[in-house]
Amino acid sequence: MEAMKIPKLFYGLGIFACVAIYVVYIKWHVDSKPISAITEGATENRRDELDHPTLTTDHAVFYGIMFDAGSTGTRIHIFKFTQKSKETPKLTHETFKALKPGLSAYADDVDKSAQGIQELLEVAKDEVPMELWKFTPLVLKATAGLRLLPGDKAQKLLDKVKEIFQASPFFVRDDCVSIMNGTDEGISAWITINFLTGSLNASRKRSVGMLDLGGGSTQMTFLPITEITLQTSPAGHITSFQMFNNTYKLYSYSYLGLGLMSARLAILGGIEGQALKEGEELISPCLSPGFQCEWEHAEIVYRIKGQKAGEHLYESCANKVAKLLYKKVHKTEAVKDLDFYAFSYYYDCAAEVGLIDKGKGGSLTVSDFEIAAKYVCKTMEVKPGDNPFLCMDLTYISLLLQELGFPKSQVFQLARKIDNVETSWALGATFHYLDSLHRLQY
Ligand SMILES: O=c1[nH]cnc2c1ncn2[C@@H]1O[C@H](COP(=O)(O)OP(=O)(O)O)[C@@H](O)[C@H]1O
Ligand SMILES: [Ca+2]
Repeated sequence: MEAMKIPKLFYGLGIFACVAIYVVYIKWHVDSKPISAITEGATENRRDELDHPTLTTDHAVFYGIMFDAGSTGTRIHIFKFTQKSKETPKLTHETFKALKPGLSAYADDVDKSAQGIQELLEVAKDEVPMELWKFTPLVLKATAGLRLLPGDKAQKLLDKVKEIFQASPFFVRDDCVSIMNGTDEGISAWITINFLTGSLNASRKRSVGMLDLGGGSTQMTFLPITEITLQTSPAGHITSFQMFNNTYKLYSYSYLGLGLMSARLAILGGIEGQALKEGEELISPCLSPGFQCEWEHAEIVYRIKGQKAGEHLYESCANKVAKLLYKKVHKTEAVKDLDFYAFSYYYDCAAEVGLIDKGKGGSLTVSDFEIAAKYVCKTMEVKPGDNPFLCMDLTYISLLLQELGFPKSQVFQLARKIDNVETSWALGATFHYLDSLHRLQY
């Protein structure tokens, strides 16, 4: 019996080894081959369209590179996808790197912006296999920082980036560098979040809404459940678009100037792009009484100061913020029936006061923001603390959410990443771009 067992074991191991080698061989072959099939005939990378995937094997592997030129920083997202014929693509990996400050900080010295862009491009070269460089679309989309700049200054920055992109080994089209409009920014982030939560492909799973609070602008996007919302929303708030063979009618709106940093300036009484006169200072009811410092925003340094002690900080700050928001935001009750994901500064502020875990995120209500605002403002009546803006920021967030139509009991999910992928508009915008290149077959 014993003598029989050993050869059997060897025989078994032999078969196992053969199967394993075969599987590895097939996987390597399938992973590496389709992209050449996709781009068969596409020997020139300065074309307007990449060819349709003519898949000869099981699935394709391809990459997309998206630069997010935000108002406070520039970030690169390198996405790796696999796609089976006639199926929606699968995201298998994301590489992310962020640099500060944002592109708009180089408005008066455009050449200086090149270094950061080059540095991020190096990350893409490390990440994307060399043989795929010329088939990998490279795109930069700018948001509020560039929207708020005078047109000619913004254009010079975009031209510089385009020059760098065109000299790179990646696939670039004429539209590779642009300022994205706010509605598309919201829609792209909505696509990202619904793709990552699995509700884009599963028609039975309810979609989730999206809230993004950037430095210069803020977006809210959701799929209305009732026709009434579609009919009663103001012009420009409903946009129809196609993705993965479905048509969606989304409520999406971006408020330029209501991002957290722009809102700070407005609450302080300053004007975007305008420096203070000699000896002038901005006095705010949202700062600790008697506190003063210098604050830099969009390349301008402001002298800022708290009011004299006396009034309750939260009440006087909330009054000021309410005045700023008055009639600026469209309130819609439809939001209360949906689950919402919030990110960017919503996340950072909640994490800073310990409402959520800094690394893992979590959930909270509008009330949680309000209670935190009241508590922080109270402590700041006595001393400014580490972050002199915390009372202002939390009060602003709590009132902004209520102005948008959220009841105090509304629960939000706060996530920086889902399945290791950044919650940002970048993934959705990459899908959209690949779609426009006819790269996605489903
Ligand atoms: O991809 C990302 N991952 C993590 N945080 C991000 C990402 N994109 C933006 N943020 C966050 O967004 C906030 C700044 O917004 P941003 O600079 O994009 O302004 P904007 O959207 O108004 O142009 C910061 O809290 C920053 O950490
Ligand atoms: Ca942003």
